[in-house]
Amino acid sequence: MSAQPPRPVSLLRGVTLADGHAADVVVEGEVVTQVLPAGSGVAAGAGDVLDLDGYVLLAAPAEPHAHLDKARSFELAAPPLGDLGSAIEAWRAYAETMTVESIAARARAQVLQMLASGTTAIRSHVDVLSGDGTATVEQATRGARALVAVREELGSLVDLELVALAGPHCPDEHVEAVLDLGIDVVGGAPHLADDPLADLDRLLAIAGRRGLPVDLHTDESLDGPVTLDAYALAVRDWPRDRQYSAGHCVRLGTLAPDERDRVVAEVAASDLGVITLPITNLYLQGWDAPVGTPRGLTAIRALLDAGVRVAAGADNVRDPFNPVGRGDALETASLLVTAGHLSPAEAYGLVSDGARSVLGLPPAGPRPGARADLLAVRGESLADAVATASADRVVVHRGSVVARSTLTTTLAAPAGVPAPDPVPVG
Ligand SMILES: O=c1cc[nH]c(=O)[nH]1
Repeated sequence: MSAQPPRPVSLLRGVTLADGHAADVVVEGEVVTQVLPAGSGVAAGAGDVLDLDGYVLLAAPAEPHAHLDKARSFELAAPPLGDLGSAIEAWRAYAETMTVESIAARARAQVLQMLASGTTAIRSHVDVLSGDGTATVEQATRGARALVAVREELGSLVDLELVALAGPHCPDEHVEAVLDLGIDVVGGAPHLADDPLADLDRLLAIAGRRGLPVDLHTDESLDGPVTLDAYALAVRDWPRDRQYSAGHCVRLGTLAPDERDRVVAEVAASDLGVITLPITNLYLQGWDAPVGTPRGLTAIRALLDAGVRVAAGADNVRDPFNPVGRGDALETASLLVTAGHLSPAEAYGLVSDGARSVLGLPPAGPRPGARADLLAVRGESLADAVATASADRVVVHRGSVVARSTLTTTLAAPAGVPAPDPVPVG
């Protein structure tokens, strides 16, 4: 990462667009104003002109569901490999040892890695750290205080939105104390409660009182309760200037087609956004019978066919819930192609336009009138960028370059044979 301040850009020259055309893209302030045939663009302002021949220019990804308070804790927590229950147990034990500073340090490193890979907006859940319910308010708010500090520190580089993840054991007093810190969204995990519908009501009552958006971990199991339809019905008449979304929705992917379609229709009728999280749910679900078992993906195709707004995210990164991952949207997109049977363009749409829509962010990308949040990746086409995930990238946030990674490869060649051209390396 450069230590320089963000540099405004006025022209991105010679890029390949997602539709394959070569173009010059003119930026004025925070907005893309013109997309012209390559060679015809003229810089409109004093910002830098970037020559990006050999790069694909895309709408920058948005991460709709991170857990920055947990990121990079896998080796510290040393959890056993296992399912959601065992991850929660290992995380709870480790969480007791954390300080505000240690959480902020891991979160900051993770945000910067995600920004370097192209993600310019992140929604992160942050646990209300109530333990078994007996924690003090000081303990319960540690994660939130850490992420609020990181949001303040990095706010000029990346749009960071925070969700209070209130598990079933969190007393309302702790949830309210976390929200009082300036957390943006009410979250929770009703499917983990003894009475899921009562917990859903409780969380929605808090959001209703405070006039906040809602983003719930929803039905994160292969065989547990189905609450997605009740959630959709409950928010059907709620104000539309707030976003409501459901993450995971793994159970939906296991329902028989008639039942699945009934729930999907309820979701579509309420315009509830759905966030699929392939890397974590392919890890967390299916341990009982790993071969030929249903895996942890929601019913992505049925949701898209019904016109539901669907986003995809990287979720947990290197923590008890998922030991691996880079928080790179191209990694998520690639998994959606392999495990979700989407085309590379559809998959990239879920981590960019789809994610921005579910988060309620303005449209971005190389389109006149759109926010100049852009990701240039070395590659020949969108499909090439998703497949190779080259580390050679330029990231523009609100019209300024916020990260640039370059890659120099020296390839050996057999004696007497000309050296081959460098190949993109992810
Ligand atoms: O998948 C999950 C579920 C709960 N909490 C997490 O951090 N990840």
